[in-house]
Order: sequence, then C-alpha cells, then structure tokens
Amino acid sequence: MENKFQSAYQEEQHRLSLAMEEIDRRLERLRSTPVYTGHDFTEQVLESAREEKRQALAKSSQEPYFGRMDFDERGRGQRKPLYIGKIGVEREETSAYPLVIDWRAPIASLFYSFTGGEETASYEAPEGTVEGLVYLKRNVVIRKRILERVADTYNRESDEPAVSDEFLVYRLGENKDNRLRDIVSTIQAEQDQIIRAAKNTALVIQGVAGSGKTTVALHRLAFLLYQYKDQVSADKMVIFAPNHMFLDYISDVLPELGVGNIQQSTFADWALGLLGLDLPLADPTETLSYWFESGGLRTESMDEAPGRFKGSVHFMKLLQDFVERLEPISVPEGDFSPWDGAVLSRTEILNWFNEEYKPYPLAKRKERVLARVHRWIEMELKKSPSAAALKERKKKAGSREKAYAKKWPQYDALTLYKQLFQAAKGLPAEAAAEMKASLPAPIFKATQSDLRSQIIREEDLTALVYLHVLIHEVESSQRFDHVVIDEAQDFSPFHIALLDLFVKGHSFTILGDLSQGIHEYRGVHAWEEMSSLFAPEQTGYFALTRSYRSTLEIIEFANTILEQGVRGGITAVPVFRSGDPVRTVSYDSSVREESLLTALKELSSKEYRTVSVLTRTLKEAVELHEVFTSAGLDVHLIDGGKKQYEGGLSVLPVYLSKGLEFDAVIVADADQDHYGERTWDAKLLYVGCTRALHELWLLHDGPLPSYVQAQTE
Ligand SMILES: Nc1ncnc2c1ncn2[C@@H]1O[C@H](COP(=O)(O)OP(=O)(O)OP(=O)(O)O)[C@@H](O)[C@H]1O
Repeated sequence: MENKFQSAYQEEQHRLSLAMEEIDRRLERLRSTPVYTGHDFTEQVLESAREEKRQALAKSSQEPYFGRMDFDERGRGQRKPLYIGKIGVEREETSAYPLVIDWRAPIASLFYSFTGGEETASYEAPEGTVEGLVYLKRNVVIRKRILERVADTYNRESDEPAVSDEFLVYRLGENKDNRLRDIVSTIQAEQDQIIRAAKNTALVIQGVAGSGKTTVALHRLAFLLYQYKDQVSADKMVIFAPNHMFLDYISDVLPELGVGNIQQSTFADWALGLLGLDLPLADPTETLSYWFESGGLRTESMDEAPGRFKGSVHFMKLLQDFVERLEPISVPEGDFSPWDGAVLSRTEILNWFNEEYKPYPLAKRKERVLARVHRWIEMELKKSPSAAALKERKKKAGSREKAYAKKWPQYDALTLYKQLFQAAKGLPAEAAAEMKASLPAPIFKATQSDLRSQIIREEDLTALVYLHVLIHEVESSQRFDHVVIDEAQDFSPFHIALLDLFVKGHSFTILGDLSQGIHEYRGVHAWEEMSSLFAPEQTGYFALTRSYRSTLEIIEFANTILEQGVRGGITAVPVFRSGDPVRTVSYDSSVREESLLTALKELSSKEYRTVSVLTRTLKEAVELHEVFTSAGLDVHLIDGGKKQYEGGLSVLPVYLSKGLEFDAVIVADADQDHYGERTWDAKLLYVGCTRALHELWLLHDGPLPSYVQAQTE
C-alpha cells in the first residue's frame, strides 16, 4: 500500500514538474511580448486577450489542476491521463487533449458523474455522446506549486473498485474561515447534475441543510458562463441573497472560479434601485422581533400574515386588475383648447390613447399622447394669420398645455399603491368598492396607516416593482440572462412571478430548504407554489438529501429535531465523517452567563477558526456580547445591520445564522422556555444546530424541548 502510494506520488510529482514547466514557458513568452498601449482598436482587443491569458496562466502555474482521470475513449484503444483544473490550458498542437481540461468542459463531467462500476461511462459532447472506460479517478492537492497529497477515489485495477469518499471526508474535515469556498475538486454527482442543467429552465432545488445549495448555485453560474458564452454575460446575471453579510460571506467563490462581475444583491436593494426610491424601508427589527421572540401573540397559522397575502399571485392579479381599471379613466374630461377658437376633441385624444398607443404601458401612452398634443399645437400654430397672433397663441398654448398635462393622472408606482390603499380613490364608486373588498380588512388598514406615515415595508416592494412594470414595462437593459435565488423558501410566489418578467427564458436557479423556512409568515410552504408558475417543460426539480457540512453525530442529532419537532421535514443523509458527540449541558440559571463564557472559552481554545454562540433573540445576543467582551474575549456581534462576516468568535440570534456555518456552535438557552413545542421553534433550533461543522453544544437551564434528545457523555 505504502509503495503504491509512493509511486503514485512520484508519478504525479514528475507530471506536475512537466506541466509547470510548460505553463511557465508559455507565460514567459507572453510576458516578453511588449504590452500594446496604442490606439488601434484591433490591437487593443488582442492585447486585452493576451492580458487575460497572462493572468490565467499565472494563476494556473500556482495550482494547475486538482484531478486526474484516466480514460480510454472507445475506438482509440488507448488509456489517456486527463488532468482537470479550474482553468483550462490548451496544448499548442491542437490534436491532443488539452494540457489541463477546464472543469466545466463536457469531458470533465465524467470526473464528477462517474460513480464507479465496470460498465462503460459516457458524457455529452457537442458532437454527441462519447463512451469509454474510466480507469482511474485521482485527486491531487497542489498548493503554491507544491504537491501536497494524492488520493485515488477510484482505481479499476485495484482490489477495492468502489468509489471512495476518503478525499471528500478529508476536505470536509478542514476548518472554515470567514468565507465560503469553491468545491471544484469534490463536486458530487448529484450536485454536478444541477450545475450542468440546461440554461433555459426554472430549476427548483430543495436541499437539506449543508447539502451545498449555495455553493452549487455559484458553480452553476460559472458553468453557464462557460457553456453559453455567446448567450450570457456575467453582468447580466444576478444572485439574490438574504442580506449583505451573507453576500459578503459568499463573495470569494466566483473570483476563485475565475468569474467576476456577477451582480449580487438583496431583493430589497434591487427593487429600490429599480424604483429609484430613496426611501428607507421600515426597520425589519420590529417585524423580526414580533415573529422571533419566544412566546408572544404569534399564532401557528401564517396564512393571514400580511407577507403571505402580499406575496401571493392573487395579490399580483389584483394589482393588474387595478391598473386595468385605471385605463378608462386616464384621459381627462373635456376637449383641449390651446387658445380660444382652436379645439382638439377628447374623442380624438381618446382615439390616440385607446387605439394607436394601446400596445404601450400606461405611463408611455400618457407620454406619447402628450407629445402628440404638442405636435398638434405646433401644426395649428403654423396656421396663425399674423406674427402678432402667433406670438399671442404661443403664449396661451404654453400655459394651457401645462395645465392640461397636470390634469392627467400621475403614473408612478408609489402613487398608485397609495391610491389602492386609499380605497382605490379615483375609480368609479362601484369599482373602488370592489377593489377595497378584495383586500383583507386588517391588511388594508395597516398598510393604509403605514403609507400615510411614509412607511414602506419589505413585503410591499414586490407590489411596487410590479406596478412599475405595469405602467412602464421592463426595459431591455433591465433584463437578466440568469437569476439565482438563494434561501428561496423565504421568497414568495409573487417574487418569482415578478422576476420572471425580468429574466430571459425562465432561466432561474431557485434554491432553498423548507425545513429551514423560519420566515414562513412570508415565504412559501411548498415548492409547488413556485414551480406551478411555469409550464411543466419550463421547470425542473431536484432534491439534495446528502449533507456535507456537519459530522455524522451532528446530522443525526439535527435529524431527530426534524423528525420529532418539525414532523415532515426531509432528513439529511450524512457523509460518513465522525466527530465529537453533541453535548447537551445543563446549568443552574444563576450561573448562566458564566457557563456560556466557560463553554466559549473552552471551544475557542481548540484549533477552530470560527466559533459562534447562537441566542434566541437579538436582545440576548447583545447582552451576551457585552458579557464576553467584558471578559476580554474578541467576539463579533452579528445584529442584522452588519455588512461583513469576520469569522473568529461571534454571537448572534439564531435566525440570523441562516446560510452561515461555523466550526463549532454553542446554542444558548436550549430550554423549553426559549424553544417551545411549535413546529416553528423546532425549525429555528434545527437551523441553529445545522450551522456546526465539527462540534455542537446546547446549553440549557430548564428542561430541553421534547424533540431534543439529551446527550449523555
Ligand atoms: N461536494 C462538496 N465537497 C466539499 N464540500 C462541500 C461539497 N458540497 C458542499 N460542501 C460544503 O458543505 C458546506 C455547506 O455548503 P452550503 O453552505 O453551500 O450548503 P447549503 O445547502 O446552502 O446550506 P444551508 O441551507 O444549511 O445554509 C460548505 O462548507 C461547503 O463547502
């Protein structure tokens, strides 16, 4: 065994030296080509391509590849070693396989999809299906030009033919810093399927906690940019994520994959930018504490929650209906007369508005009609009998034209939204009453009062953007080539239907986990709510059930919470990576703070890079932060306003931990007072526990909730 390993290592060392020599030689040649700084456009384009190549080769020379696959393409009768890296490097002679194959190339898909077996394997190439035999799948770890590790995950000629998880487990065992990382060397077959799925599909992915949803979505973007380079551009792709800190947390993956310039935004930022609104949104803390304080007035049923109503397709239709009802009352009453004796009849204006400009949205129709009125005035002015009359008429026409334009309704999203919640003011009485009746009374009242005080909540943004689209339509510069929605369980069907108006070809990657649906007062309760928005051939569904983040012990512990507390959640299948047992530590309430401090000190003395304390509420997080810092620990408080995740030690409310991960997690106050018997409490605790990679402790002073198994040491 030792010898086999030695010889594999030596072989790879030799090949690595050859590959690096070749890359260095090419890089040197490119570097010695003088940089073009002139004004010739063609030369500038060529220079920019050379610069791109220089940068790619420079990166490649440090870590040329991560995998090797020996493949015998049927018909060739020869087994060839293929090297796969983050950046492809072509050979100078074109007939051979590239020196390094880009991980996104069709042939590289074999490296990920091949899961062992004696049979022939195949991949889809532009020229059709290519079949052959895989002999070897090998991972090689190269850091800064040094070969650190060689691990075979499959060897046809060995006595153990099954694909081994050993390398994956080694990778998962590493500690994490403050950034999510790429996984190109260990993408799993079920993840690869999603990454390489066709572009024009609304993919909906349900994945258990830690199944790699966020990571997979980012790799999918890099794949789409490679595979559809002529159809998509990075700056026309967008990732919607829950908050700025999360965006910061994931921001390194795409550059690591050699992809830059992809838009990353929260839905709220995008919506406010599009609306051109410079209004601060209502502070979400109030809503969050209403829904997240333990106990309280909250009911189990979320169906009447404002967010659910305002996120429904029903509400979307209602807005459309409202705008349609505005059409017939748009053109002001009466003829238009620019000066006495000249009349443009309302019938003529109506004809322009209702017939000639009918295909345009409301605001454009108004704009076009007013421009036409202006042109009509100019024509009429030409008929003036004298220069003095012309002057007089011009003056009159100027002020009457202004007054006439003012009589038209104002078409901007916020004005219309306010109008709707002023009992559809302006509509004929019967229509107005019908509109009002279709809005649930408590939501009507609360929104009316908010809008009177200039308060806009996040849940109003979908409606505002939709009204904007209805009156202005989507401009081509606002369209996306692809939209990724992370934590999609917190989005509503209305969000998706709205974004569908902005994306070409229903090209979506929608990822989430219903078991982590802690914002279900506004998010979806079943994926069908989203997938049913598309025709069956436009959408695809994938489920990821394997969890890569946590140890076997943590996953089994969290699964019990799902089974017994959430009842109906999809449990995760662990990768076989064993660690320390989960600890449930009971303490007396008089020593709560000391106990948490001791626990944090103990975990931070280990070799972990990130340790967090998760509280139930923000208030508790703030208080504990004070305790920890007074004791001299360097702890970051994550309070929702934070734009960056700094790693190290953190304290935060559990609901803000979604999407993040830590080497070790302490759940504070894991008792029945803080986590009651409701499904929702169990979901919150599930989210908290599944943030831990290697170690999880739950501290409590009262009895644990019934769905948490006390752990004995
Ligand atoms: N194939 C893989 N190889 C190595 N690591 C992986 C793989 N897939 C996922 N991981 C790791 O698992 C962890 C979880 O990934 P990620 O955060 O993308 O999952 P998620 O499904 O979005 O999680 P959650 O919903 O719980 O926030 C990350 O540390 C990621 O690097």
